[in-house]
Formats: sequence, structure tokens, C-alpha cells
Amino acid sequence: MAEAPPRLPDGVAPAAPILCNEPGSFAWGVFHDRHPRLLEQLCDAFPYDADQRRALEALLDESRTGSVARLSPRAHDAALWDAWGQRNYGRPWADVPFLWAESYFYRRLLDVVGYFTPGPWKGVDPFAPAKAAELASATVDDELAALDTLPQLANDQSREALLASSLWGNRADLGFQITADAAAHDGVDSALVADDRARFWTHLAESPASRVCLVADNAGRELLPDLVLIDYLLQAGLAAEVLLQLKPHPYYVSDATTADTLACLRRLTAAGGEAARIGRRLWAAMQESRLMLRAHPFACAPLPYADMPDDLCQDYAGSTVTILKGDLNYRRLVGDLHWPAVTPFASAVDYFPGPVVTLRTLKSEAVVGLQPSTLARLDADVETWRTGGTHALIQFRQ
Ligand SMILES: O=P(O)(O)OC[C@H]1O[C@](O)(CO)[C@@H](O)[C@@H]1O
Repeated sequence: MAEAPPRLPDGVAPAAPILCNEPGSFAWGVFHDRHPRLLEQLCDAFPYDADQRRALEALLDESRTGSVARLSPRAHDAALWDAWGQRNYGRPWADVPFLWAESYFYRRLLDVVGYFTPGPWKGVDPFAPAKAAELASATVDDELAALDTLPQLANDQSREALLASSLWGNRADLGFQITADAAAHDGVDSALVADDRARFWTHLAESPASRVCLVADNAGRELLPDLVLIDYLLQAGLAAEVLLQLKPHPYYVSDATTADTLACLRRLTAAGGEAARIGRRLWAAMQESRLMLRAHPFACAPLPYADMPDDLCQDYAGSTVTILKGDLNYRRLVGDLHWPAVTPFASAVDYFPGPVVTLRTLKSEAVVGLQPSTLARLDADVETWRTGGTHALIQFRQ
């Protein structure tokens, strides 16, 4: 399945997949700069034994200079990964698509630390310490306290504030922060490079309230504002029910699992004030099945959404809109290809089975849907606009 030519509408030229074989490229840096630091952080956070540390080192070496080895045939998901990666095993990591390679790196990492193996490390999330520290932080206290101003805002002010929080919450991504320049986060002139929010709100307002699907990205400081947005959609009658899609296991450092979602709900309810009211409403919405969780294996697949299985296709086709959060979901939506950035968004996502809106801060190279003038200005003014997390987009297709 991997590397099947992307399905493109008439008139849209195929673009090549992004690989990680070009020294100095963003994708190359993920394997050569970010992953070594990530593994150092893990070894600081856990007393892994010598075998585990050797295996981590071996994974790093293999992924930087070696060929892609298969999962053990005893792995519970060996058959899935055989299907997802048959063209890639035995090839140099650098020559397989970046989207596939980065995802497989996280799957192999879980193997090395024993996450799936019967034994004492089974089920121990290697990213839990970082996620827990973020959730307990004073920054989160402040962000939750700020919710107390919400009831004083007019409806259109609240909805814009909540959409913006969910969008920019995507910048608080623990994996990205491993190598992101702190200066790139603070005090910069953050900007939207595409902004379809008016069309998104109009679509929601004009659709009979039914199901909205939100495909989550990171836990903690991103998932909290996502949950607040979900509460708003339910309260405002813009959604009768919400399907929240999560990861079935730890992934890309801070991606949200069910356990992370429950931790966020508890954080909200324990905060007092408006945050607690929101948390209690969401708790009740879950009990009444108006907020439903899903953790489909495809959420951690190394593939573009164009290859989604039928049951997910039905989820999206049956929703008023699917809200796709974050950079990786965007890469999967458009196929992580070297698109000309002015390719119309609607053409690139033509295959998607229902209305879709993407809320993403830009942390990697793939992008479509820009106006030529916007692209020219960004290329002239900001060297790292595609990858620095300083820019964001809201793109909608009905
Ligand atoms: O959490 P997000 O927004 O999906 O970001 C994940 C992104 O982080 C990276 O792992 C490194 O920036 C990208 O390769 C990936 O797309």
C-alpha cells in the first residue's frame, strides 16, 4: 500500500514524495538531530537497563545509516505492518518516504522499550513523564484560568477565541519542541498563511446539527483547547454529537491517547471556575454518548488518508465536518508530497469523503492552497515559514 501513486483529480500533476535523504533538509534533520535528542530524553526519564539502551542506540543507527528491518513476526500488528510497508523493508531508511519512515521509527521505539511485549514494561508510555509535566505546569493553570472570561464574550468572539486556541495549541507539541528554537515561539509575528474560517463557520451554521468528527493531535496544551472547542460546538447546537479520534498507543511523543484525554478531563474538572464547568459537561457528554472516543489502528498508520479503510471513510462521510488537527494529520491529508504550494487545497484533498477543515501550525514542508502573492511574500521574508511553527493555516473544503 505504501507509495501507491496519489489519487489526483484531472489537471493536477503528481508530486514526488518527501524523503529524508537530503542532508540539511528538514526531514533529514528529524532523523539526525531530533531523534538522538529524543532518545537522550527518554534515557533521562527512565532507568532503562543496558539491553534497552543498547537497543535504542541500535535503532538510532539503523534509522540514520542502515536499511529498514521488519517488525518481529510475533508482534501483535506484524500483519498490518507487513501490508503497510512491504515495499520499504530492506531499503535504506533515507530512501523511503519521510511520512512512512518517521511513523515506523515510533513503532519500533515502542518495541525497543517493551511497550507491547508481555513483561514489566508493557503499557508504560515512554512519553508519559513529558506529557504529565506539561499538564501539571503553571502555564496550563493560567490557560485554564483564562477560560473564566469566556462567559463575558459575545458568541462570535468566543467561537473565534476557541478556534484560535485550538489552532495555536498545536504549536505546544513536545516532539517539535525538542529542537525548535525557543525564539521562534515567542514574540514572533505569528500569522495565518491561509484562512478559511469564515466558510467553515458558515458551513457549520447552515448544516443541521449532526455529528462532528475531531481528529486529535497532541495531548495536554493542544487537547485541552480542543476539548473546550468540542464543548462549545455541543453547547451552541452546532454538533449533536462529536466523535473524537485519538491514537491507540503512544506516538510522535505527545500525541493524544485515551489515557491522555482522561487526564485532560480530570485537569479541567479539578481546575475550578469555567474550566471545571466545561470539564463536567464533557464528562456528562461522554456518559450520554454525545462525545464518543475512537482509537483506530489507522490513526498510527504510516500512510496518507487517501489509503484510509472503509470504516474510517464512513466516519468522515457521515460527519457534518471533520476537523483535522496538526501537522502530521495535514501531511497525511495531502500525502506529504513536494506539492507546488499554490495547488488548490480542494484539488489536493478531492478524495476526502466529506467536508474537512484543517487546523495546523506549519512544522514540516508539505503545503498547498496558498495564494501566489502569499507564497512570494513568505519566501522572500521568512526563511523557515514552512517548518518553524511560526505560521499556521485554516483550510476548509466543503
Ligand atoms: O504534532 P504535529 O503537529 O502533528 O507535528 C508533528 C510534526 O513534528 C515532526 O515530527 C517534526 O517537526 C514532523 O515531522 C511532524 O509532522
